[in-house]
Amino acid sequence: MHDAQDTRPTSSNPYMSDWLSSMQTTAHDSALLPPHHGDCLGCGPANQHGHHLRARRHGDGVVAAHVFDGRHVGAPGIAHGGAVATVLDDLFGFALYVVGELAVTRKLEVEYLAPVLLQTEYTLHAEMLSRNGRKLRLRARVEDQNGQVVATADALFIVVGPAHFTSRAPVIQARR
Ligand SMILES: CCCCC/C=C\C/C=C\C/C=C\C/C=C\CCCC(=O)SCCNC(=O)CCNC(=O)[C@H](O)C(C)(C)COP(=O)(O)OP(=O)(O)OC[C@H]1O[C@@H](n2cnc3c(N)ncnc32)[C@H](O)[C@@H]1OP(=O)(O)O
Repeated sequence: MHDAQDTRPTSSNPYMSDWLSSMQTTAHDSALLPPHHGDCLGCGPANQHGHHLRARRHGDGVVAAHVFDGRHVGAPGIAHGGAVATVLDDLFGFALYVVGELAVTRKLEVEYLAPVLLQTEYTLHAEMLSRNGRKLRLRARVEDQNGQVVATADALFIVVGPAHFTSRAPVIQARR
């Protein structure tokens, strides 16, 4: 049974309250969207091992400028594919601010078209393609400075209710 209709209060989880209130802001195109929370691997400013992704709303989607560094190395000089997937998954998390739904990744497919180089700025875009009930189809791309697409991602996100997160809150707090 899913929890998409669960409307129980979320005050027990401070991350949840922040996230939901952020969703209700009507951010204009140039405004930075807030991180999912401080420790988020993709975007949390307090996570020393994280990617510190910063994204903005862009039309019906989101855009980010991103540089992978030595912490994310796979083959020498090239970002690890898992690191690229992490950033793309998190970018989809930012796109949810625009979509206006709580949802989680059910399926993530990444196509690596060309090496993603370290210490090189890329532009990342993501948007929702379609919605069918709780199923959200999203697409993202990574472009180099010449506009060449070096990676794409297609994802299926499933809309969930707040309980999906509140029921795991002790796990989040226990490791802090
Ligand atoms: C992302 C926003 C988070 C906001 C959180 C707010 C506060 C919390 C604080 C911080 C959060 C921090 C960071 C998160 C931010 C961004 C990170 C990026 C996103 C992630 O990193 S997120 C983590 C990884 N993620 C998971 O941890 C999910 C694990 N998973 C599950 O928890 C369940 O799996 C669930 C709930 C997803 C679904 O479970 P379920 O039981 O409710 O639903 P079910 O299985 O029935 O599928 C429903 C419909 O999808 C169809 N369907 C399924 N698979 C399909 C396929 N492959 N192809 C085509 N259709 C498919 C079915 O056929 C059915 O279709 P239909 O409705 O038509 O019957």
